Amino acid sequence: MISTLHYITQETDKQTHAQAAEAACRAGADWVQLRVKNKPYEVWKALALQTKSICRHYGSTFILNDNPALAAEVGADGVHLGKLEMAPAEARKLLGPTKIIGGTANTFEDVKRLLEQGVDYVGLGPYRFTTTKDNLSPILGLQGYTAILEQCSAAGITIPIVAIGGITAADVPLLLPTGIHGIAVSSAITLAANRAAAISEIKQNLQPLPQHNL
Ligand SMILES: Cc1ncc(COP(=O)(O)OP(=O)(O)O)c(N)n1
Ligand SMILES: Cc1ncsc1CCOP(=O)(O)O
Ligand SMILES: [Mg+2]
Repeated sequence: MISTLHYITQETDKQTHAQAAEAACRAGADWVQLRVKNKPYEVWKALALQTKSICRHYGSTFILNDNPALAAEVGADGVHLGKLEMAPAEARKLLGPTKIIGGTANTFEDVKRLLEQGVDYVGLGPYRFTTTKDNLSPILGLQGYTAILEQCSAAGITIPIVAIGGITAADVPLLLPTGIHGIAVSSAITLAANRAAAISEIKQNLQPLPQHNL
């Protein structure tokens, strides 16, 4: 089951990636993606092992960003792959049928390609500008999500699509009706004064609206 809220780790001057993961799990995150950039392999691996044990302790799913070989080595639950990383079909051969593989899409064509490559979910973005990621693809905005999710629906594509990029709790009521499965969030949780309150508000807003009889 793909969570509707993916927490993406972020290092700050106060905490390591693993400490950020721990704080998020303690605050209610049930899905953590360890997103380490520009660190030596041994440091990356140590952070992955720490984050895995934190996720096991809290019963959260542990996804490693970018590196399928390291995901296999540390026993992560899965991997998230962008356009610059190993192709999902190749990662599937390495990781086997039970591991979770996510892929990044910026367009409807990307979603179709990822589906053919056998991913379990799609991270579609960016929703808006964010400083968390360098070299952002063009901003999709609400219009972009509406158009791409409409194309998915018309094509009978039902793979879980997770929105990403500068997303806050306040965006969720606007994004949810486009048909997204959930959201991936880093700053709005990592930098929140109260992470538990931030996660609780996001989860509340992710609840599907009740169906009203006309
Ligand atoms: C859930 C989710 N969606 C998209 C991304 C972005 O992946 P990528 O395009 O490879 O960029 P980096 O995160 O590696 O900088 C993601 N990480 N997670
Ligand atoms: C990894 C990634 N891919 C597209 S935007 C983004 C950053 C998400 O972090 P934030 O929620 O802080 O914008
Ligand atoms: Mg990547």
